[in-house]
Amino acid sequence: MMSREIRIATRKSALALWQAEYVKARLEEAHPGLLVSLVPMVSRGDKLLDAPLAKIGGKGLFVKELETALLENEADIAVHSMKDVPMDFPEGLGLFCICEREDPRDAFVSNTFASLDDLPPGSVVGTSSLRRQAQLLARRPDLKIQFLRGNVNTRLAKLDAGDYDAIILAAAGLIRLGFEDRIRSSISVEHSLPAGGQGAVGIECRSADSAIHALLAPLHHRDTALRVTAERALNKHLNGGCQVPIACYALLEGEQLWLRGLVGQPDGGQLLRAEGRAPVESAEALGVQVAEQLLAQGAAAILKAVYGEADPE
Ligand SMILES: NCc1[nH]cc(CCC(=O)O)c1CC(=O)O
Repeated sequence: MMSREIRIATRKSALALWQAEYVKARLEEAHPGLLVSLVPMVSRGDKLLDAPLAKIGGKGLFVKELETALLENEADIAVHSMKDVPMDFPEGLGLFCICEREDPRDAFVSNTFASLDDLPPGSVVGTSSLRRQAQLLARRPDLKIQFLRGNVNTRLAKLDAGDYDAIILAAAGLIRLGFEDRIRSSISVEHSLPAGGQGAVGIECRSADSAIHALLAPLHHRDTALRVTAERALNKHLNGGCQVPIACYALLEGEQLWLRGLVGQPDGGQLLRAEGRAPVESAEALGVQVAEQLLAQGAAAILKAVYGEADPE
């Protein structure tokens, strides 16, 4: 028997609400007559918007409250940015749908300059992502990286207030919120390898809720799911939390996955890179294999130094 109603747990940020509305619209389109409602809630990550993520520590900063709502049957599905979803799920919950990926790249946003290469020496760039910082500084050691957190709208407002010469954001968030015209240039994945899952929206629900799984099936995008599976396996093998200098990006070449991974020192002094190819059936093994190559080059020491500075709980 099909459920007749689906309640979507979502954070209240503009991007989270956009993604929840997107899933709602797609569910209604796939299942005429289905009732879909939103259950907005505040996550711990949202309450701590002023602290550097690496210092807050703790995985799943943006998803725990939503998962509690699922477990207590106050909502049926939770919509997440895959980039923010931890590797492991609480007992009874799982990820049952990954939607088609938006542009996975990082975007260069500035009111003055057209691209990274245009920035004069010593320019101030806003980002709080160690992954972006490491790759930026490796290419441009002269740049000054300045702390920047908050929702997409807040970050754009801080740029407009004149605090930065440029900021780096995920292209996907800007595009979804209608700010595509703020992107001065998209940074190639060769220059800024994205975070695992960047640009993809995933749906979590109760593992036993087969009626909900059936309703979600039309929203699932196989190619995106295979790519994100390989990326997440790499993150998991490196024990990557939500804020570490780890990047990974998978592409499909026919029925073969090509996965690139990177671990960088936050100051850009060292960037470790590895890559591999495997048939789609081996997506997870590929993630582990590329992670192993990074470990063999010394990734553990870099990550340990970063975790050592963090102050979880
Ligand atoms: N960490 C916050 C976050 N989570 C997902 C996105 C962008 C959208 C996406 O990657 O799907 C962002 C903002 C950003 O990194 O600029």
